[in-house]
Amino acid sequence: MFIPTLERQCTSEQREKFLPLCYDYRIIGTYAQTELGHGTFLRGLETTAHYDPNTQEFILNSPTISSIKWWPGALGKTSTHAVVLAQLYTLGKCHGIHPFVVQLRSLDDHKPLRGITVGDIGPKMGFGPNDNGYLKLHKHRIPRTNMLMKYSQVSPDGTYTKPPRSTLTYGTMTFVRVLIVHGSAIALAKASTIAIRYSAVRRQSELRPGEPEPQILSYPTQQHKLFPLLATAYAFHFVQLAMMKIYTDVNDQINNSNFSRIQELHALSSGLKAFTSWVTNAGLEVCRMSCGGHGYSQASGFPRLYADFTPSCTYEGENTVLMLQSARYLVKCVRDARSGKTLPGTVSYLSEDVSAVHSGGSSGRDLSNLDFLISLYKQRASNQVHFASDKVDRGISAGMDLVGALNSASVHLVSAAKAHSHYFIAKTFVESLKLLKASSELQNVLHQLASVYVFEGIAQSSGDFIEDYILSGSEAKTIRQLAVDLLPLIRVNAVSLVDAFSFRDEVLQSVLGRYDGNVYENLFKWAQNSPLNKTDVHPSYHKYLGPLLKRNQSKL
Ligand SMILES: CCCCCCCC/C=C\CCCCCCCC(=O)SCCNC(=O)CCNC(=O)[C@H](O)C(C)(C)COP(=O)(O)OP(=O)(O)OC[C@H]1O[C@@H](n2cnc3c(N)ncnc32)[C@H](O)[C@@H]1OP(=O)(O)O
Ligand SMILES: Cc1cc2nc3c(=O)[nH]c(=O)nc-3n(C[C@H](O)[C@H](O)[C@H](O)COP(=O)(O)OP(=O)(O)OC[C@H]3O[C@@H](n4cnc5c(N)ncnc54)[C@H](O)[C@@H]3O)c2cc1C
Repeated sequence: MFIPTLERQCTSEQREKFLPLCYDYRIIGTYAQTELGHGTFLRGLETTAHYDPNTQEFILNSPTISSIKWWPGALGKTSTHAVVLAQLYTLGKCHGIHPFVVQLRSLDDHKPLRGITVGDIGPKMGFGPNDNGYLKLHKHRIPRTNMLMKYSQVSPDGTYTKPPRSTLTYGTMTFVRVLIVHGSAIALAKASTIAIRYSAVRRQSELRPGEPEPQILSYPTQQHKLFPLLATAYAFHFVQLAMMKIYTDVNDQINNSNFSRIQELHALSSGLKAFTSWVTNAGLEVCRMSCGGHGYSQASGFPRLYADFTPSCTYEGENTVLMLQSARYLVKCVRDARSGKTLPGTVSYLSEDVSAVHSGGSSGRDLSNLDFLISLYKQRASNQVHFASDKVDRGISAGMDLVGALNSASVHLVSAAKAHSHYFIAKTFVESLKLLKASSELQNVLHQLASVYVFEGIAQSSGDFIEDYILSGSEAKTIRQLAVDLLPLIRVNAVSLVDAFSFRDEVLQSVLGRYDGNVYENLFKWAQNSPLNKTDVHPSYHKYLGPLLKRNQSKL
């Protein structure tokens, strides 16, 4: 995050000064924004940067215990520099959060500089090798030119020039949220690879006396656990491609001072980061548990995969908060549509009247047609967004201010943002396959994946579709059955579909997911390396177990 922030927020002179140092690994940096007392509420950050026109320096301080920077990756022991987000004060006025480059450690002996106290925040659930750290600043001075001044400036006499958009400071977070969508796709693909390969190797239970124990991948319940998640990994692959394309297009516009789509990008990236990381987080656990006891071993790769992925739901914007950000924009779009404004691409459906198109219950609708089902996802999203938006309007009519009305409707706003994200993902998956240049056999297999993703997505949220009369109960039941009917067809290609991710064994880090499937020999070999097996009789025997047993034996 250090380098992307410099790339996006530096003037050209600052780029020339800082970026070569980063690219050549002459300095190592981190992004120090979060504090002990604030992670989500950026305007509440307390670190200060007071401008001293006499020396043309900023004086940085952590004025309170809650202002200590806390969590930034590699801050504790590794980084020599940081981008520090602080409240800018100049000529006695506060101008809000701005980014500053701060050297933390000497480039000679790596010791912290004067006014800098840094350290590791202690063991975490995962990311063991990463020294997430703390930073306490005490009257630490940096040159004026260390404030990143692409968008806002402080002149030598302390005069402040404000940015064209205050939220341009938040740009790096949007970029990393887009990366996390990719991270979700990768993590779920890894978990699917491990679980499906192992399920093809593992044989368990005798269905009928005398018959060989079947591969657990043959059980419909195992397929129902794993194949929708495999399809989701493919869906997220195509979504992260689409998301990155939108990000790149909007970022190019921003670089040409066209800020018209910055809100749409923020809302989409927030919703997709939250949606994909939540779904992946839950999916990793389903994959682990589908591997039985061996899934719980470190040898499976699941414990580390989960412990390292799960903070994706928290960092870079806590998921609930990001869903609310997305929903806030959707409410704004409903208002804009009602006042006749044209809505941008990813939200244009909110100005369509989707309610009349598909009233549930009419017979003869082709419930296996993906284009038709995507129109139902659209209707569900539109209904939920309008419902939540009407709740906000009713709150305001009842005398609340906008913030109060948004807060009181926030549970429904999160549901609406989830439905919006789900519609975008399902639509993107189906549309991406149409554009794919692939053999008819491959198209057929991928169509099976898209179908099980779309069917299962409705089955798992059928209440949404039935409550709004988008589907009748019997239609929902039919779609649920369509998903189950697809499972044996996907079974045929399941191992090939995970092999297609082509994770090397060294990357997958899983004995269960080995490409050669030679699990048992390698589990036994892996166990030999357990530290406890260094000696046949563990030293603790002589201190504890031995005396205990001997004492009790003497009583016999
Ligand atoms: C190559 C492939 C690789 C694949 C593999 C990769 C895998 C992994 C990838 C990567 C590794 C990950 C490593 C990262 C580790 C963690 C890093 C960190 O955690 S860094 C800290 C993150 N911290 C947050 O995210 C704070 C969250 N809080 C906020 O953003 C704000 O406080 C927020 C949005 C919650 C509230 O902002 P307000 O206090 O200014 O208030 P309001 O009124 O809500 O916003 C004002 C206006 O600004 C807009 N806005 C807010 N944020 C925006 C943004 N980012 N862009 C554009 N507009 C934004 C809003 O839409 C609103 O607009 P209107 O007034 O309605 O028009
Ligand atoms: C592994 C890891 C790495 C990290 N790396 C970095 C880094 O490199 N740099 C950095 O600056 N930070 C980093 N962070 C910090 C991270 O960005 C924050 O933890 C994150 O932004 C969430 O903020 P918080 O911890 O204050 O949670 P809080 O915001 O306190 O969230 C706690 C609860 O409050 C709820 N909540 C908060 N606000 C609202 C609201 N407005 N409406 C409804 N509910 C709300 C949330 O939904 C959540 O349930 C990292 C964190 C982790 C775990």
